[in-house]
Amino acid sequence: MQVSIKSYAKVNIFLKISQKRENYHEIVSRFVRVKNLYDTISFIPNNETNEFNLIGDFGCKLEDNTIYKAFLQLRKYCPKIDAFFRVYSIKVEKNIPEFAGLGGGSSNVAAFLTLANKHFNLYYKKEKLAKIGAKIGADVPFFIYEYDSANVTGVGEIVQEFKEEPLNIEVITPKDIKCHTGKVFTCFRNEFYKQISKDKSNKLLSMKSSEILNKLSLENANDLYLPAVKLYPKLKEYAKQDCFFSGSGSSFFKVI
Ligand SMILES: C[C@@](CO)(OP(=O)(O)O)[C@H](O)COP(=O)(O)OP(=O)(O)OC[C@H]1O[C@@H](n2ccc(N)nc2=O)[C@H](O)[C@@H]1O
Ligand SMILES: Nc1ncnc2c1ncn2[C@@H]1O[C@H](COP(=O)(O)OP(=O)(O)O)[C@@H](O)[C@H]1O
Repeated sequence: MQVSIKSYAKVNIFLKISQKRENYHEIVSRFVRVKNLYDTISFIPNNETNEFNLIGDFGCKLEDNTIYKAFLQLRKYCPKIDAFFRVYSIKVEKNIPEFAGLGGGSSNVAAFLTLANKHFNLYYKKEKLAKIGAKIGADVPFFIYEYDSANVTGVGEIVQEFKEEPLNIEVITPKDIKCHTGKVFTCFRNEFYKQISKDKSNKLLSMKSSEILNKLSLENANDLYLPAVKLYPKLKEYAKQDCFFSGSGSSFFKVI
């Protein structure tokens, strides 16, 4: 029997930094799931390798793949999955571009953990899955909760649903620019560092996404935009009217 799950992309309607936390940065952000952009992850009953087998078009080695890392974490809690994934393969139909600020790697972790939780009847609560996944990527908790729209704070571990009319989002990802999240944060810290005040962040967190996008400019909506442009100047060519910047880039998006 084949089982599958959709693994959606996200965009950050706004993304501000509130403070440093060791090598990381605490963010204040509105995350929105992109309903028309997703990978599909399936467990398929076909594995001739007799070891963990991940099939898909990835730009990294197996050891670096977030799905493999999620498997290693989950195996600590549930050793029986080891035997299962010697008989079954994991197949990923990859549509979310990598290095694109769309959270593809984190989304895949959440989808894998959610599908495994169901398939192996683990009955783990979302809080537990979010904790397991957060060790692998900062955006995993958002994807675990499966909200269409949420306020995300901390380094991504605090997720609160934001109820609003779903937005129709069009994502524009430059084909030739790959933004490295760690480098963009480092450039922000060294050359553009600023912190949003509690008052301003509370105001943004209470506003509808459509209102936020009407009020803020591209630069003001995302603190990582200017450092990303400094590192990857070609990004500017994509900064068209009504477009906003997602995460650490390289994707832009607009509401259609
Ligand atoms: C910026 C955001 C906003 O949604 O999205 P993306 O652009 O990646 O999609 C995320 O916070 C990114 O999350 P994610 O891509 O999972 O980051 P991680 O792999 O955990 O971290 C990569 C590196 O980025 C830096 N980092 C990441 C998150 C954070 N809040 N502060 C940081 O300083 C750290 O140097 C870390 O080593
Ligand atoms: N399952 C996965 N899907 C996408 N990228 C992955 C995955 N596993 C590891 N990566 C690696 O994660 C890095 C980018 O992460 P990704 O989530 O795609 O981008 P971003 O952080 O810009 O949203 C790249 O080095 C990519 O090769």
